[in-house]
Amino acid sequence: MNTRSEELAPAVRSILDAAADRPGGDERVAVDARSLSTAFATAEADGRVPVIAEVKPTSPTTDGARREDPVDLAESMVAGGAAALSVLTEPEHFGGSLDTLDRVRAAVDVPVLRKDFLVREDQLDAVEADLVLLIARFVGDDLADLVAAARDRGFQPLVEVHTREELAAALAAGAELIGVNNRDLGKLAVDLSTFEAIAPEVPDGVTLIAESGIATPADVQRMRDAGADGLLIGSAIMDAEGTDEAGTGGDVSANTRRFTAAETEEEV
Ligand SMILES: O=P(O)(O)OC[C@@H](O)[C@@H](O)c1c[nH]c2ccccc12
Repeated sequence: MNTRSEELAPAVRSILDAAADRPGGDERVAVDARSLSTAFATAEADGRVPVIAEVKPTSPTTDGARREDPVDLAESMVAGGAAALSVLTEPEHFGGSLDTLDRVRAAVDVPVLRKDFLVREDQLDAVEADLVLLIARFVGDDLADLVAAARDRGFQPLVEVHTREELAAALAAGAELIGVNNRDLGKLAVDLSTFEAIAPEVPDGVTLIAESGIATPADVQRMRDAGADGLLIGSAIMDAEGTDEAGTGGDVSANTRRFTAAETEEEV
């Protein structure tokens, strides 16, 4: 791996150490995946911005945690027009679980992305999902093998990049779905110009997703103008701000609608 510890925020180092130890599945999964590109096309046809809404109960950059049933949150996101969902399965730093992903996927009919820090092939077998995230920075030279291993099981691999070098590695690995993470996992700082700098290098034919730091409808417009086919939005939808002691926060359905309707309505 090309992850020297001094380059990473301590929270990320701790996430990676935990990820390396996490067991995989005993049996190889075979997934009948719901297509992300079909879901995006359906959203576009109905005038919705294609948004992957993320069920992220907490994170190293979030204050507090939402304690509602993630299935309720997921259903609210779909009601708010989300084309697809992302579900954190990382247990120690993001409040995720494999069981949550299973239950969410059973409750909705949109594609569901497994969001985790997978570093080995057997970890793909821990749970079924329509898409799996592979983070170029963390899998290094194993990227092409993991992309192939994910496809062999029926998953659509989404390869996350943050630099031009990682984009080149993703393309060399045959990635067809690429996410540009605006958050630098070294410093955990967000900068939307990351997507703008990398997007022009991405060939047509790749489905390109802007990830992280999208907080307003103007940010949606900015990422769409720069070439985003879809957007991955977590914190601004989960919005734990104002969350009470029971962990009940803002209206997730309305929060989602604010982004999916960003190109058709004035902000409310
Ligand atoms: O909450 P935000 O800023 O809208 O970001 C969502 C998503 O992009 C972010 O959670 C994320 C991007 N890549 C990741 C890898 C692992 C865990 C989480 C992530």
